[in-house]
Amino acid sequence: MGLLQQGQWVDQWYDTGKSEGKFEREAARFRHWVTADGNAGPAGDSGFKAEAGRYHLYVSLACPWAHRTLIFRTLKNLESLIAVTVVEPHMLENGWEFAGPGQSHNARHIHGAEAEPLYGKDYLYQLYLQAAADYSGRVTVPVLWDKQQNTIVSNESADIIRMFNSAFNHLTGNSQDYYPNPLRSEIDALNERIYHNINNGVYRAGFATSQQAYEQAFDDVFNTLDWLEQRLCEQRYLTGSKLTEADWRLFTTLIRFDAVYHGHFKTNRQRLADYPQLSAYVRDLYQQPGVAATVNFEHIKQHYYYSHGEINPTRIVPKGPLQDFSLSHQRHRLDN
Ligand SMILES: N[C@@H](CCC(=O)N[C@@H](CS)C(=O)NCC(=O)O)C(=O)O
Repeated sequence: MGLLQQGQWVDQWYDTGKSEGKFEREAARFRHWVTADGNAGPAGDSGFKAEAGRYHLYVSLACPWAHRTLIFRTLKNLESLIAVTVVEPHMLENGWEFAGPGQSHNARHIHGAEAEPLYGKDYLYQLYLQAAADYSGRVTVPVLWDKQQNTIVSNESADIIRMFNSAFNHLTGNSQDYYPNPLRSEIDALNERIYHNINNGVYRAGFATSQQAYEQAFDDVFNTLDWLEQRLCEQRYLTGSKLTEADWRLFTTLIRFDAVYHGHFKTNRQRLADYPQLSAYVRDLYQQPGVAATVNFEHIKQHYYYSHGEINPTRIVPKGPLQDFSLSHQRHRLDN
C-alpha cells in the first residue's frame, strides 16, 4: 500500500502518528462532474458531457466506496454506456493492480480481476499519473475516467453516484431518482451521520493505532447501528417507503460487516446477523434487481485479510462466515 508524492510512487502504510492513532481519510482530489449538457456541475471544470461509451469506470469489487458506483451503474441501466474494469483484490506494494503480466510477485490473480483495457497499464497509480503527472495523494478506487480528454473525471464515489443518478437519464430513459428534491435534506443528514460513524467508522476502528481511537470508533459504530435498528422497525427504508441514495451508501458497509469488519476491524460487539431489522434490510437491498451480481465475497475477503499485513500479518483469509443474503426478508409488510 502506498501513495504518490509529486508524481513518485512511495510504498507506505497510513500515517496515524500525527493524529493520536486516529485514521483520517484523505479527501478525493479529482472532482469534475459529468452533466447532461457538459456544463460544469457542482464542482470542477465544464466539458464532461454525458455520452455513451465515453467514460470508463475502474473499481475494486472489495471496496465499499467503489461498490456504490457499481450498484448505481446497474440501477440506472448504464452497463452498456459505461464499461467497467475490476482490479485485483490484493492491494500490495504497488497499490491497486490490474490483472496481467505486470502483476507484482506477491499478488495472486483472483477470478474476476481484469487487465487494463485502454492503455495496458499494470497499476492504478499509472492512470493517476496519466491524468496528473505531478499528482500527490492516495490512489483510490473508484475512478471515473474520460476517454476523450484522457483524464480522471472523479475519484469520489459520493459524486459519481450523483452523476449516475441523473446525468445520463436522457440516454437511458431511466429517470428513477435516488436523490429526489423533497428528501434531499433528510438524505444529506443521514449520509453525514452514516458516513462518519458507519462507512468510515469501521475503518476508524480497524486502522486505529491507539486504544482510545479504536474504542471511540467502536462506540460510534454500535451506537449508530442501534439507532438504525430502531429506525428500521417502523419503515422499510431509511427515509420511509422509497429507496434512496442513503440506503445504498449504508448497504455497501453492512453487507461486508460480518465477513470482514466484525473480525478484521474488531467491530465485534455484535454481528449484523444479531440485528433482526438491519439484517433483513440488507437482504431486502441485496435482492433488488441486479444488486446481488455486484457483491463478490471472494474479492472482499481476499482484499482485506490479504492486503492489510499490518493488521493480519499471516495473511490467512478466513473461510467463514456462512451467510445467505437470498433468504426471505419479509420487509414488504412495512410498505404502506
Ligand atoms: N472518498 C473516496 C474513498 C475511496 C477509498 O478510500 N477507496 C479505498 C478502497 S476501499 C482505496 O482505494 N484505498 C487505497 C489507499 O488508501 O491507498 C470515495 O468514496 O470514492
